[in-house]
Amino acid sequence: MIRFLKALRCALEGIGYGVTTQRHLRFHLIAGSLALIVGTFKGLAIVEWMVLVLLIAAVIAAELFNTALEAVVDLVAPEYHPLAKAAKDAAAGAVLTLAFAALVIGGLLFCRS
Ligand SMILES: Nc1ncnc2c1ncn2[C@@H]1O[C@H](COP(=O)(O)OP(=O)(O)OP(=O)(O)O)[C@@H](O)[C@H]1O
Repeated sequence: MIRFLKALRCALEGIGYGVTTQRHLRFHLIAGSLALIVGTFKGLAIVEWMVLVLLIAAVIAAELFNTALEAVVDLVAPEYHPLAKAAKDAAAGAVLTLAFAALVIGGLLFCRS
């Protein structure tokens, strides 16, 4: 139980680190919260709620992975390196891909008649 609580604390500290240092993560948190509020007023079905929550969690998790990768890259390659650029750009591209999919699916969920 103590081990679990320690692991939970570390995970929460990781989220806290992301929230305090990454403006993109804060943006996604605000956008996700707004989507939840709009979803409440739209009266989404259970499956639609599942899709929405999964999408929000996926985007936030991707942003946290991006944060982790940035930290590791900065640790091992504080100077300019083309591979450091490739790693960071690819991670940013992954977040962008997921965020774009979330935007499209969110739009479809909220704009349905
Ligand atoms: N060590 C490096 N070597 C080469 N290019 C780098 C390096 N560090 C950052 N870059 C380039 O600068 C871009 C921005 O990197 P940075 O670490 O500032 O992350 P970020 O995308 O600005 O994230 P955030 O603004 O959310 O902190 C990277 O996508 C990459 O193209």
